[in-house]
Amino acid sequence: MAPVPSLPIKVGHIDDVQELRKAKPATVPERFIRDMADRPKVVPNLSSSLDIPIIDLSKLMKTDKDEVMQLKTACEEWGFFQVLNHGIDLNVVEDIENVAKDFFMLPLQEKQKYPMAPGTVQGYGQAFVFSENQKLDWCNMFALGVEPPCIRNPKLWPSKPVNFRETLEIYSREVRKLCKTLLKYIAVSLGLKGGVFEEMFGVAVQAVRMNYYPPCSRPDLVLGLSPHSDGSALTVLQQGKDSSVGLQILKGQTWVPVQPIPNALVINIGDTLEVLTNGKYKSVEHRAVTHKERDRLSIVTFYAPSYDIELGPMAELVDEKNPCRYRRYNHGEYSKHYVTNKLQGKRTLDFAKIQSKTSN
Ligand SMILES: COC(=O)C(/C=C/C1=C(C)CCCC1(C)C)=C/O[C@H]1C=C(C)C(=O)O1
Ligand SMILES: O=C(O)CCC(=O)C(=O)O
Ligand SMILES: [Fe+2]
Repeated sequence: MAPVPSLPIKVGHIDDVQELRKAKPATVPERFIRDMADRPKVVPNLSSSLDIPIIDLSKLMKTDKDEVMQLKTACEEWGFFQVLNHGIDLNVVEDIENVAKDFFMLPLQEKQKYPMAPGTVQGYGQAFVFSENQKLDWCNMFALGVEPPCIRNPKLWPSKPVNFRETLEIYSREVRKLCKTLLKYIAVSLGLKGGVFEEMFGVAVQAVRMNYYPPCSRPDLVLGLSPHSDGSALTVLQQGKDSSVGLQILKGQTWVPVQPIPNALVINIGDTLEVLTNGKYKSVEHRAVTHKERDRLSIVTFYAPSYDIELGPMAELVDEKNPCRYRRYNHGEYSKHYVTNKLQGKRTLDFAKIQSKTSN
């Protein structure tokens, strides 16, 4: 089942942040200004001892036991890691970044030929806005369903830049292979058969979202992207080469910045893997912050089971010590739930949680 909004919704006027930046107003419009508690702390960008783990895929592919252990620890303790030697040709990585940048640099009128209708998630605009009083992210998004073909909306695939479509096809094919490979080793790290997710997922759903965050005169007041966990099984995130450090993940009570590593891709566990692993591997809340002088580009691929798949915690990961924490549901239903709610930390996953008797 493809996720579609059912009710007409009123979202009010949504400023395009690149246009706002060009106009250089003295103040940031009220709708972007976060409540005190939600504002990011602007700290100098120093590398810290709290850096997300790095996994070398070329070692994993030789089933190097240490690397599989590192992967297990990364998934259990962080839900995020950076992957090196991911096997995607660096020209492909560079090309997608260039077409994404070229797209965002087009005149607004051209980009608006591919509008994201209110309450939907494909096209150019701001996703996850459902009311007139909702705070807005300092971000322009361009999102497309890629696989299977039935989730594509060909009218939203842009004709400019001319090489956009071909480049996205090539990139998506490579990222799909990477997701399958990573899921194989994630299964191995859980003591499961390598092909278990691939067999379960059917024809996996794959979508891409390009996020562009222009500089913001008051990065202390706004968020680039609201805190959320991804609804996918796995997410592959490419950070633009000269982009500002903007991605932050919530570790305990601390927002930890993800320091870009040249030629690495950021991988994170989505809600779907959290459910399948009965919470052994958790999706982790993350957000993006903005920068006073520098812009940021991220290219994000969501990889998830087919919409018709019924899923719940895998029997192998449920026992007396690890009682079943999530109910069974249809993934299409979860997708619909995900895209018809605002980004709200990990709250979206309450959809699947079995409330324990002791929790309040
Ligand atoms: C922050 O998350 C998203 O923007 C997002 C959206 C994905 C989608 C599209 C851009 C178009 C096709 C449908 C789809 C919902 C996949 C996240 O995707 C996650 C959320 C779910 C659920 C999922 O399967 O991927
Ligand atoms: O720009 C980023 O790094 C965050 C992107 C992200 O989390 C998303 O698109 O889901
Ligand atoms: Fe995300």
